[in-house]
Amino acid sequence: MNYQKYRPYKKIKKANRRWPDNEITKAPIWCSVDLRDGNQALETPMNLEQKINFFNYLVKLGFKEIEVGFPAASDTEYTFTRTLIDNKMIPKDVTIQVLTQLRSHILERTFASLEGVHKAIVHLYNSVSTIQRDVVFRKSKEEIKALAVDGARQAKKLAKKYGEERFIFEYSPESFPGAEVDYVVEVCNAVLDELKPTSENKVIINLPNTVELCTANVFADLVEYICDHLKYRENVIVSLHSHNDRGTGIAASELGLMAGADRIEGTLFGNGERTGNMDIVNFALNLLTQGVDPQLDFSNMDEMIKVYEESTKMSIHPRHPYAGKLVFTAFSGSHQDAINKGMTHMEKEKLNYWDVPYLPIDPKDVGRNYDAIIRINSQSGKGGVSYILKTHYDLQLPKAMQQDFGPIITQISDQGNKELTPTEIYQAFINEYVDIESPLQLINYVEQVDDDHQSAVRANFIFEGKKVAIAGHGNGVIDAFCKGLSDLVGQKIDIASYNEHALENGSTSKAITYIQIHTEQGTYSYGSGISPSVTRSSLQAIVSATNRVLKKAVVMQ
Ligand SMILES: CC(=O)SCCNC(=O)CCNC(=O)[C@H](O)C(C)(C)COP(=O)(O)OP(=O)(O)OC[C@H]1O[C@@H](n2cnc3c(N)ncnc32)[C@H](O)[C@@H]1OP(=O)(O)O
Ligand SMILES: CC(C)C(=O)C(=O)O
Repeated sequence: MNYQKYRPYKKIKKANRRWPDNEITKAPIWCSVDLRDGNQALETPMNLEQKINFFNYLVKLGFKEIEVGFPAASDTEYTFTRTLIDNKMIPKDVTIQVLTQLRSHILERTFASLEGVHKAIVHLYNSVSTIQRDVVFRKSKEEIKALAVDGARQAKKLAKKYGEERFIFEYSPESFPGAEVDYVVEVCNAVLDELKPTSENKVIINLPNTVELCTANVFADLVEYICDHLKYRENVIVSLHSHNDRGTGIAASELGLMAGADRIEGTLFGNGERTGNMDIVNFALNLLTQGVDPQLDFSNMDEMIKVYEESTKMSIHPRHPYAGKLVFTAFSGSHQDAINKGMTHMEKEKLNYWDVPYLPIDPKDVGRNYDAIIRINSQSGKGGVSYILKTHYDLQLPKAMQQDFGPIITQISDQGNKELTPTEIYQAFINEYVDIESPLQLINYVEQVDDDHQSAVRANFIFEGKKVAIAGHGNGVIDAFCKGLSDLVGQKIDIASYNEHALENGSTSKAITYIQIHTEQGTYSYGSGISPSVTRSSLQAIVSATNRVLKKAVVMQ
């Protein structure tokens, strides 16, 4: 690849940077630019109805500042702004924002669109980057500064005409990382001199990372430097507007906030020009995971995705942070094992904080459930398989049996080259272990307890098509049954482990028993039985385990 074609970003020399030690302890002022920057990047911009629906939804999510469009761009944009104002659709605590170039006719049309608004942010911008100064505007540094100052002056004049108290100004030195940082400061300060911010009427200086040119730490250096050199700093709200060209838009905004910014512009799921704007959902949920109130309600992720997809005609990637349909799912064995143990630990210890391996956030906090946390394919292990059996079917397999069953599932999935559903896993478990009736089928049994507390058991079977009976005597019903069975199959059968629990299934309660037998030939085998009677479930489990040994012996012959 022709890397010689590109030049490295020239970073500023900065001493004593403070931002690396700062922490984000509260949510910034958020501003959604979905209806402007997001909208201008769509193949088909939203129509009036879509914009109204999206606006109402942003209000519902808790946004207090919403850039609603570029009113001078088109009739739809102008009419939308007028519709919001004329129909009193803007809640008292919400401020709309509109973007405008610094050209007379565009400024005039922008203010006309805002007539009668109770409060609006008028967002002025012009590019200050060297390439745009030279190629797009063909103006010198002084001329570009004059363009910004003249535009601000005209905007101020128009604000007077439409009611000064109704307007807040925002100025963006667009593409500022592509300009000399001292020049950026110079232009911003000249605009501030013109707009004269006060404590009652602060001005927003928005620092747009219009195209990401550098790493997020270098961007943070720029933000800290500018914050340190802005005039009227106490009356200036420093805002960031990051794009995602290098894939680090969120990091740039986070570090920029640590470097002194107060406000963040972005869009839901990062829609916007090229690789998109900074994703506000992602940023806000990053805050949530640090115990910081994001001040936005993103608790219904699926509803948010629906509104987003309907409005933008785009879809959410399955791996999109916090939102994708696979982000809370583990297929791989060691992840499943850790999640399973973590979830059990949280429940058992009744922890009041979230601490589950591989899950930085509780899926329930964004309206998802635990159903898809663990999905099973050939990369999965016993932990995941037993999690599925436990959560979907209330089966609590003993550890050694999990070990026995895990490879069976891996083999089925691997051979079929597919994911297995909970039903398929359950069916595989039943087929492999539960109430196995071939070659031995238990018909019935009776138990008698002697005066010396010893049990005598008689049982009838069908074995290889014939009725057979057994009788055994021992220390309890299981011991007696095993003795009788040992005589029938011609080898000694002992119980190696025994587990049992109730199964709640609708109104009928049954017991499941998991038994591991040990034969005198050294074979270990698991079997299970399900029955309303605990004793019957145990005997069926022994028969199941024995049948598995007998079947394998037949196969091996
Ligand atoms: C980084 C961003 O996202 S900025 C926002 C971008 N969004 C949009 O552009 C969407 C809305 N825009 C539009 O609908 C149109 O561009 C309009 C209505 C604003 C202007 O349309 P037109 O005048 O027909 O065309 P166009 O945008 O190409 O105008 C470019 C001219 O404006 C100048 N210009 C560009 N930005 C600015 C600015 N912020 N302030 C003053 N002049 C500007 C250019 O230098 C160029 O001047 P020239 O004609 O002398 O060469
Ligand atoms: C107008 C500015 C804020 C912008 O959209 C950008 O620079 O990306």
